[in-house]
Amino acid sequence: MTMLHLERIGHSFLGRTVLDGIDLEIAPGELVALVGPSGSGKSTLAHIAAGLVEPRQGRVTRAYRQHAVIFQEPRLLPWATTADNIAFGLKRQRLSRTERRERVLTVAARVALEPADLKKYPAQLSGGMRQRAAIARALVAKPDFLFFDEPFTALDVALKRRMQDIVIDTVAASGHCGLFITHDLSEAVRIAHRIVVLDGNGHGILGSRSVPLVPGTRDDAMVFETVQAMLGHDRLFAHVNDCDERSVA
Ligand SMILES: Nc1ncnc2c1ncn2[C@@H]1O[C@H](COP(=O)(O)OP(=O)(O)OP(=O)(O)O)[C@@H](O)[C@H]1O
Repeated sequence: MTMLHLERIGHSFLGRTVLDGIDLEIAPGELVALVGPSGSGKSTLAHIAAGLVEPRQGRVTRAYRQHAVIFQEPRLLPWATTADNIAFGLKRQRLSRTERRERVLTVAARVALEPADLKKYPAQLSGGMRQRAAIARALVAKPDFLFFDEPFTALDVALKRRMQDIVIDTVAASGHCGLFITHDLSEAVRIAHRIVVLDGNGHGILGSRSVPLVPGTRDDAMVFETVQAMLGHDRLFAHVNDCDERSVA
């Protein structure tokens, strides 16, 4: 069974091909990390998969019930409290005020936000707390598929790890699926079941590698050695750290 199926996806911007002939399947319970050179179209592919962008070619088939997208910027409403921002994820659900409050409190605890934080406005939160609030807003509606578009790029190393642990706990351990865009191979090795590599010249997916062990059981030494082996000996990863010079000012 496939929860997300991308078939022959193609896309271009202003006549320039960004994606061509992309095929990707994500199985139940699978968290897939998508890596590739800067400007290779990772975000565009995630946005197409999530229905935010209509592809020029190809077909997207979704077998899951509901998805949520977590972006690099938390995108919280500045005039609403943290609790109201999280509850925004429930706007399409008919719930009593009590149910709504309980759902917000439960999901806030999962991302380690204190009840006192819920009364604060986004400007009163740290960058990490804002990103946790954004994750809580995504999780509160109980999606069974999560899209992550480089969500932790702007965070410092310690905070990034905490966020990755939340992803592992909430996605991998709960049996849901996800597509996680990142340009950080260590992050991909730490959290994903499988890493898919996108070509930098619009030639589709170069290949994929299953990551040994289960997310949440990999220690730092294993992550480090796996990344070194990928970058040093596996040609699939030869260009993942390249940069598209057209996107550099
Ligand atoms: N709305 C848009 N209009 C025109 N060009 C765009 C648009 N969105 C993306 N592009 C271009 O498409 C290419 C792929 O962009 P995309 O953001 O998908 O790549 P990416 O792999 O996620 O990059 P990065 O790792 O740097 O975030 C880039 O050259 C980018 O400039």
